[in-house]
Amino acid sequence: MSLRLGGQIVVVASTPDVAKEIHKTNNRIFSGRFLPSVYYNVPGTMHASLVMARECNDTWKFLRAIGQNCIFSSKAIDSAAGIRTEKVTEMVEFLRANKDGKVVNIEDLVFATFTNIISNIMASRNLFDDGGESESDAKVMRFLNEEIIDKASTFGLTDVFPMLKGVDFWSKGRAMDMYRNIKSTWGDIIKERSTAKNDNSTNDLLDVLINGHGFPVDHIAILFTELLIAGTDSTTITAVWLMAELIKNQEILHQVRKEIANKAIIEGNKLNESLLSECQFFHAGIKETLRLHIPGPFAVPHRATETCIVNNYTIPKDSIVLVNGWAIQTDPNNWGEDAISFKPERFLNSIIDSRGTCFEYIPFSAGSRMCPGQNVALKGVQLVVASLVHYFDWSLPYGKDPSKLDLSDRFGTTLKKDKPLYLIPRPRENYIVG
Ligand code: HEM
Repeated sequence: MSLRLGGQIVVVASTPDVAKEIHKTNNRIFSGRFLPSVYYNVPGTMHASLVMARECNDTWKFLRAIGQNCIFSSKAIDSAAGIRTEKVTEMVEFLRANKDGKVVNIEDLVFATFTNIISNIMASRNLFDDGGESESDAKVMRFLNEEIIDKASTFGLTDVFPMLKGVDFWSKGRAMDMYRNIKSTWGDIIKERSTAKNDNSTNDLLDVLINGHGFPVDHIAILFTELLIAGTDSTTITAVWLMAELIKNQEILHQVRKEIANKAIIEGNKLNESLLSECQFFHAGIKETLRLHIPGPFAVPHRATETCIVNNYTIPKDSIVLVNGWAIQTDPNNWGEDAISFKPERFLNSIIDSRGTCFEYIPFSAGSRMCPGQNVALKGVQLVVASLVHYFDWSLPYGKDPSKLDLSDRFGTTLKKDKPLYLIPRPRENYIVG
């Protein structure tokens, strides 16, 4: 399907075959990124953007390589095990100390946890201290993330009518607002580290950027903002959907708990992250969540860097190219008549995975711009949700029947649960934390 918005052509691919043409056969051509005019106008994006890099040029390669070393590689993921365990233990302790029998907004809770995991990996700092409850932190940060995602994905007038570029004060104004917000989140943290003596070096990503490569403050702030949003938004959405599906489907929840108790619990009733990899049914549940509730229904918009013919259809240079992962992953032609049911068992003994070669299942996309944070995300979601279901029983407010939980979604740049997931925890008596 294609449509024209003013002077801009938008092409949408909605089948696995066309997704393969875009992400594999013509990967190089379609590996450009479409940059809305607002984001383009934020100072520094040309030098420090990874997620929004306009093409796979040397800067993009360099930033992906640094990310690979410090965050995405198996080695980096293993060395961050201590951070994940510490932050998830803090989350569990926060719930036990403050929330027994009280209503919890699951999105705020898991967002604060994922944010602290990523901010510690990047800069050895917590951004939140209270389960994401206070006005001054999680909600503000969440709002900031949403504002940036919204601004960076909204079409401005000059995106549709490029000839208006010279008089586009609207995009420039919004870009400067975004720039101020980005700097207010990261500026002080980066400056504090830049002026600190080298002898208490922490060897995190911030150190590598400052001491290893002499990155300026503005560029680090942009890169950190992109990584923080990429690393927290989709993981939060996935953990919320998984919790919602488990609460609604109590039999599946029971099976997941049993598997975790049998395979991943060590002395003192402690959950062991590395043993969680043996919980195949639980993993199938995460995969099924990413299928049915793909966090980025159209991924992040791509751009044709040259004119290209796909399936006898000419896609002109600079067209926006969207792959509709949501349509592909819920199409009965690809997934059978029960495509819109939550059935983790469909992934048991299945060879379908999200490594970018099975084009009917692309939650992390495919090709050169495929998500490099897939394993970081899976480790995080698995530990956070396993801890929530292992250490606590959960009920709905006002004694509502879990099977009646409303799972409507809100379709946009991301695919979120329409209504917040409010749940009440009770510590499980047989599973006292450490
Ligand atoms: C469930 C969680 C996640 C999902 C579903 C997800 C999905 C995606 C998708 C669909 C893209 C766009 C790919 C494309 O343009 O074709 C992407 C890009 C990206 N993601 Fe993720 N992601 C997740 C978690 C993470 C995490 C935890 C990190 C980092 C810690 C991360 C870092 C990135 C980066 C840096 C990019 C940009 C890659 C580039 O443009 O070269 N993501 N992700």
